[in-house]
Amino acid sequence: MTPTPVPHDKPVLEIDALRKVYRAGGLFSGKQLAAVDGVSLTLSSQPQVFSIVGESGSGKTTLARMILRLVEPTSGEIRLGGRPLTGKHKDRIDDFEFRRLVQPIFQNPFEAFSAYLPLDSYLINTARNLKVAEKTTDGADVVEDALRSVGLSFDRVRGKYIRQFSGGELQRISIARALIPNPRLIVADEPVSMVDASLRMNIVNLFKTIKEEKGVSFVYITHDLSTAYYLSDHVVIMNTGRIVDAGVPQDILANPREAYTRELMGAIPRLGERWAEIEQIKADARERDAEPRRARA
Ligand SMILES: Nc1ncnc2c1ncn2[C@@H]1O[C@H](COP(=O)(O)OP(=O)(O)OP(=O)(O)O)[C@@H](O)[C@H]1O
Repeated sequence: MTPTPVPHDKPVLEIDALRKVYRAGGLFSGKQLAAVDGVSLTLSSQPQVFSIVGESGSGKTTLARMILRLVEPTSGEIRLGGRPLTGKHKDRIDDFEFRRLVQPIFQNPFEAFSAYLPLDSYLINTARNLKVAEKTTDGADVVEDALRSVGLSFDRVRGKYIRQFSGGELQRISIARALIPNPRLIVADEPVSMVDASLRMNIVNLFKTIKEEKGVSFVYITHDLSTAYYLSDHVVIMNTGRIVDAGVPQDILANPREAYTRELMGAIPRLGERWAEIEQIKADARERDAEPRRARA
């Protein structure tokens, strides 16, 4: 596969004074709303999970959509590996490069695929369109590798349509789709909020594994401070379009600067319940890993 054209010593993502202003109220109201209001942040070159946490309406999705180039910023800059994503700069990353470097995962996995195309064809088309298939193959090997990374086989998807999968399985397939170009960054907007509660931690754990094994960084957008706490290397808290708190999760929880963060932490007692669930999943995974070794011994 062609190496990604972004230098590995530069920050994966830099955002400077980013703003998005929408017209609020009716067509002639003249009122404006800053959905994102002067956000700056940096993801270093080190693979990491960077969470953006906030209540509904805090501006998380608008920020994610600007990173994904789905929404044009009103002002400010976004750079990927030191190169501009926005504006009219000469060295602006073009759309094709962008799709190889940055991949999205959305809330509703059923909207991520065509309902009329078997999933294997969809995934192979993705590999071909992104020109990541080796010259000698049709892309099936790249797709197989991506599916393996999320614990699925090619046979599981061959000839099947989205209606034949559960939401959790389909979300794993959309993670596999995102992995096809071997991206530097995945932007995941509320990726587990529509997934069955019992499967959420599996998906969250997948992000950790992918970060560690493939060196991919994640921007993880969520209203749920507890999964962000568990998963992240760095957390920012957003309120009314601004970053109001930032740091490593342990510091934010131990020493929240803002009353707003403390409010969000109201959800954290649930973390106590979740730890048992998280520990059980880890123990099950350890046991599964140990099985074949025992069998071989
Ligand atoms: N296209 C738009 N036109 C006008 N206002 C918008 C538009 N998109 C978002 N907004 C407003 O911008 C603010 C931030 O919305 P955004 O969806 O980014 O927040 P959020 O934190 O992701 O919330 P949610 O979790 O509910 O999606 C909200 O007040 C929203 O109503």
